[in-house]
Amino acid sequence: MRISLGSDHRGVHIKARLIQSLQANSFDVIDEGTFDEIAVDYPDYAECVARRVSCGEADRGILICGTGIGMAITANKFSGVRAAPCYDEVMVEMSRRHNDVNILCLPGDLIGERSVDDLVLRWLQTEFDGGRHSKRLDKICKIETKNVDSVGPASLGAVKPDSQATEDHPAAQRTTS
Ligand SMILES: O=C(CO)[C@H](O)[C@H](O)[C@H](O)COP(=O)(O)O
Repeated sequence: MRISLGSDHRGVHIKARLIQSLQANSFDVIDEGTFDEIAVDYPDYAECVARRVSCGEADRGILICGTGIGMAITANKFSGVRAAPCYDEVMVEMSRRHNDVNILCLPGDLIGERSVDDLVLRWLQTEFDGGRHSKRLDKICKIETKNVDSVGPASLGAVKPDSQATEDHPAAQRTTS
């Protein structure tokens, strides 16, 4: 698996450590920078990583800044990218199982260097559940396509719930009137 990594100045040490750990686990790694503690702008690095994932040059991306938020906002501008800030085991696992997140955004200011290796390995090793979640990701894709050329009224996105209770999701009981 090929992984593109980027960080701003707040994530540079965690990135360096993570790259070593990923290489030790035989992952193919692309380091997009930054490479020192001189202050930079996170969108520049989010763009590099998101482009790689969006065009298929990398299978996954990892972005690290202070909170992970700015990286996720930027990366999600790119087609096919599903980026999310995650800071613990549950977030990391669910981001894969339910959302098929392909760019993990880590908060360098909030997590210790040691736990990062475990979080990332867990994220890389957790599969997407598929099933009912695939339909939801398809809806995200449609929104992405619909929004390319149009900024329109809210009615464009009017909610038309179509899910019914199924074996796949028995809890989703809906009554239609
Ligand atoms: O997520 C971020 C932006 O949403 C990050 O936390 C950045 O690392 C942070 O904004 C950088 O701030 P700085 O004061 O320039 O170091």
